[in-house]
Amino acid sequence: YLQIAKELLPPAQTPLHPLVLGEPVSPLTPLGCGLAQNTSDDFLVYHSPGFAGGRGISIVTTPARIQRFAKVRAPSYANDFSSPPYEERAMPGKGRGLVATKTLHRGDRIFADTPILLLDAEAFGGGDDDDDDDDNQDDKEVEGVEVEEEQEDDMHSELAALAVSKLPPAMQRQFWNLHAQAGGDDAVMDRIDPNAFELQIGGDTFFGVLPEMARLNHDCRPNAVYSFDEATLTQRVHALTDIAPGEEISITYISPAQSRAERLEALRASWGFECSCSACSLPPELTALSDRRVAETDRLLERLRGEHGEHGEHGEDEQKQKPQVAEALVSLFRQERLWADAHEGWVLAARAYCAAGNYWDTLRHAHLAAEASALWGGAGSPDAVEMARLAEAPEGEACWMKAVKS
Ligand SMILES: C[S@@+](CC[C@H](N)C(=O)[O-])C[C@H]1O[C@@H](n2cnc3c(N)ncnc32)[C@H](O)[C@@H]1O
Repeated sequence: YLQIAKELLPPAQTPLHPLVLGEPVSPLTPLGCGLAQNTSDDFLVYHSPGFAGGRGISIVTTPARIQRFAKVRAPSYANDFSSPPYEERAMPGKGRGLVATKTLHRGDRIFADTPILLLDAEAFGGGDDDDDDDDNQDDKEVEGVEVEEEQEDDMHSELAALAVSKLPPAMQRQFWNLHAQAGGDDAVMDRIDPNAFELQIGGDTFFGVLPEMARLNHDCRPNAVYSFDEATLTQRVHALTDIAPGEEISITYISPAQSRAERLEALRASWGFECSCSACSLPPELTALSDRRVAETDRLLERLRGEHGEHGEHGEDEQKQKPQVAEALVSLFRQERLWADAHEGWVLAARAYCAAGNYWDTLRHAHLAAEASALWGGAGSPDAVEMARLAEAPEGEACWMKAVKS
């Protein structure tokens, strides 16, 4: 089934323009695609060596889904590595990592890059683990399904290998330099699995390889956060806290608002390492306090998110209490150094103060929420937009005095 086709477009792909390999392309040229590979299933490798000023990109997806990439343009500021504020170093116990070389302030942009590889999660998700362990399953049938799944995995891994081979040489070198998962027997997937970011594009999940930021190690209390802009295929990394020169820049690989045991288990299961970050290294009595605070943030979030809380389990004073509940939530996030999660605390606090008609507290929290939401989800995210508006003129918003009037 492996038969490399000529640089042809798949049928019914008229909005896309084939790119001739090696043709110089400006950063604003729409992404063109050449069909590199056909297989017995629906997944194809599309590649554009001229994408983003010659950085290139290979995408493994279906002919239907590739249509959404037809209008994608990488911004001209993307993939600028001319004066990075970090250097790569060996980090004891973690492989390589990135260390700040100058003071970074909260909000500073550290990366804005386009992926070099995008793999459709439908083919590479590894999901669909049918639970076949129960009663009298026909063993042969199960075996047959397993063999079929294995063959499919092999085929998809060959597609991934082909996608890599279609990248410009410099990007291929970056790919092969990535950290490889130990003990594997598939050189390509062993590099994709531990390094790919899960990205949402047009409502579907893709795994994206961004080799430069893939050097960022995990910390349960990270000092940087990433967000993906699907319109420009750009993933940005911003400082979440001030970062001193010499300090390692970190992101979180999991949802950090979990107990220590849950975090350790999630990291062990998916990345195979034992986290030794400051939060995971607390003595037991302080770990218990930290776990309790994290559990409390869950309870308070639930309480504050309730649309009709005034009739809920906390009685009719609920609306009046919301500002204090929100303040307690924000305080817990700060104490836990969960700066990315804190964005929702500030959003909920701003809304609660708005409903109570408290102008200055609305303003204070709306400003904090607008910035935090922009770092968390991008400046165009619904929370960031709502909070920027609220910070401008609280009295003009629908929430203003809502709790007082009702
Ligand atoms: C995306 S890579 C990060 C960069 C990697 N350290 C390298 O050398 O290229 C993910 C891998 O880095 C290692 N890693 C990341 N964070 C770590 C941590 N906090 N402790 C130990 N190992 C970590 C694990 O091997 C993990 O699978």
